[in-house]
Amino acid sequence: MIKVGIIGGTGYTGVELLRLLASHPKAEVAIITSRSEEGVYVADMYPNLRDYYKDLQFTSPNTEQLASCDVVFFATPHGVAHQMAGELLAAGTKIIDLSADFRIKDVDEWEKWYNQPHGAPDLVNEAVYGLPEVNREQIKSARLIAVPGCYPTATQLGFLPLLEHGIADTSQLIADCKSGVSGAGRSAKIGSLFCESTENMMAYSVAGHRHLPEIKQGLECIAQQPVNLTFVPHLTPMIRGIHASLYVRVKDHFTDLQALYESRFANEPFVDILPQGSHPQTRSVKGCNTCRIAIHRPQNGDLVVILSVIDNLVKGASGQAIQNMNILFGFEENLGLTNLALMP
Ligand SMILES: NC(=O)C1=CN([C@@H]2O[C@H](COP(=O)(O)OP(=O)(O)OC[C@H]3O[C@@H](n4cnc5c(N)ncnc54)[C@H](OP(=O)(O)O)[C@@H]3O)[C@@H](O)[C@H]2O)C=CC1
Ligand SMILES: CC(=O)N[C@@H](CCC(=O)OP(=O)(O)O)C(=O)O
Repeated sequence: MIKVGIIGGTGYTGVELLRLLASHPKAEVAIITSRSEEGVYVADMYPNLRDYYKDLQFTSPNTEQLASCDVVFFATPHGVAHQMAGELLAAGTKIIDLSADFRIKDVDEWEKWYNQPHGAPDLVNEAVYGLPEVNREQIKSARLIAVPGCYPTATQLGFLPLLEHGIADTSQLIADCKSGVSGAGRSAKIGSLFCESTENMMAYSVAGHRHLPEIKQGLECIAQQPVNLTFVPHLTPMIRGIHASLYVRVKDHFTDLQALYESRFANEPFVDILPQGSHPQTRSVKGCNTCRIAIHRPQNGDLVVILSVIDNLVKGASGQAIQNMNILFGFEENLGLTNLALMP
């Protein structure tokens, strides 16, 4: 049994880590932090967890105590892992960071998009980008894992086989993405209020979203060449879910794209290629760690449309973080992640 610490236990990704880890046979949550709810029992704040975390209380973050854990998850806003990662790593604790602190390799680029100085530039190079479908081998021996963002996960998995196979026209990729409101986190922002977000849909950050450099970096790494990407995120009136509609021209008319995708992901436990012509629904992944993908080639032309859906809090954050933990500790990759999606 490994000992787990979670920093940021009162946010959406923190409570999702608790929900998923409750059924994990080889990991036990020993420490969970919150500055605002210090002393409160987890079971009192989250009744859905009452039977599983009877004695667990929120404590304020303390690096010395957290260093007694085998692994610490950061489910915190950006900038927090920068401050605490060095000390934990020095104590031999592994880190799985759900924030964007270590996702972008170019420190200047990170500072530009996150609008603050980078707090731990010396750790950036050793951080492994935790997309198991691309970096499984590096994850096995990592000390510090940067879990991909929600939009970046759905987008990279969707484009992956075409880029690896070298048949995508990388001069113009388009990612038209929709997110549920929980993607914005739990701390109140006007746009997340029920009256503002329900019965409404809107694009945002069209001029440039902070996930743009992360997605671009990931796609370029897969394609091994520069990629031109237009990324348009939208807020949609659902609690969870990311729906990515991806557009790309292909240079080769003869490749069987369905077969290409099915064979690329045949051994991936959390990527499901739907039958030709399918339209994946976000509710088909609600609460589970699966990314479901469908490939379309309208009118048999050279413009391919890939549809990719995930749950932003599971494959887009906490589930993927646990998948990384399983790989890191040599566990079966699906431990704690076998629950099915909720329907309807
Ligand atoms: N929501 C989503 O769908 C996704 C989120 N992410 C990323 O995961 C991270 C967490 O997101 P989310 O759960 O939505 O965020 P929330 O805003 O819902 O929660 C943030 C948590 O961090 C704690 N916290 C805030 N500031 C600090 C600090 N300075 N030191 C220690 N703890 C702190 C808060 O508790 P308290 O203030 O009580 O200490 C709270 O528990 C973010 O970086 C986010 O960008 C990534 C992918 C998807
Ligand atoms: C709907 C919504 O607001 N989504 C968030 C992205 C999700 C997220 O938390 O991304 P990071 O992990 O990279 O911070 C946004 O657009 O900022």
